[in-house]
Amino acid sequence: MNSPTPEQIETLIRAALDVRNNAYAPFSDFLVGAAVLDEQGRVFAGVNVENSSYGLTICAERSAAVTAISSGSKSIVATAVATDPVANPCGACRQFLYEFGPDMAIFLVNATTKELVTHTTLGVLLPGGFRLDR
Ligand SMILES: O=c1ccn([C@H]2C[C@H](O)[C@@H](CO)O2)c(=O)[nH]1
Ligand SMILES: [Zn+2]
Repeated sequence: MNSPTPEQIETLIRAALDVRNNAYAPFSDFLVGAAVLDEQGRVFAGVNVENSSYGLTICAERSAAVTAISSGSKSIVATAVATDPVANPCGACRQFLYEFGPDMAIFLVNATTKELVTHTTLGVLLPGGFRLDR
């Protein structure tokens, strides 16, 4: 599977918007929902999970990717992220996602207006990412 269909993109965005309600972000109050589309057309969602020991916080993008890989996904073809305001994935998430789809599509959505604000790729956000042969 290469580029997602418009219907798959809609489903992915809806999943990111819906899961954001489960974000655990009592310290930053910045709620993030993410959803990934795998090579089999399956969608997995995740949220940011903060911790009283702040540095242990897990981003939504990595939560979603970990759930996908744990469920048998072999690669990720697209990721949607829902926040208000719209925000780019952090550097750690870019590198983490790069492992599973160095040129995956990235959709950034405003969680309040539901508007798709940015459609880009991981190759644009992380040129020259690090990956070992496997
Ligand atoms: O790529 C990112 C960057 C930040 N956050 C979360 C972590 C923290 O809970 C909150 C503020 O940084 O946003 C994500 O979920 N994804
Ligand atoms: Zn991150």
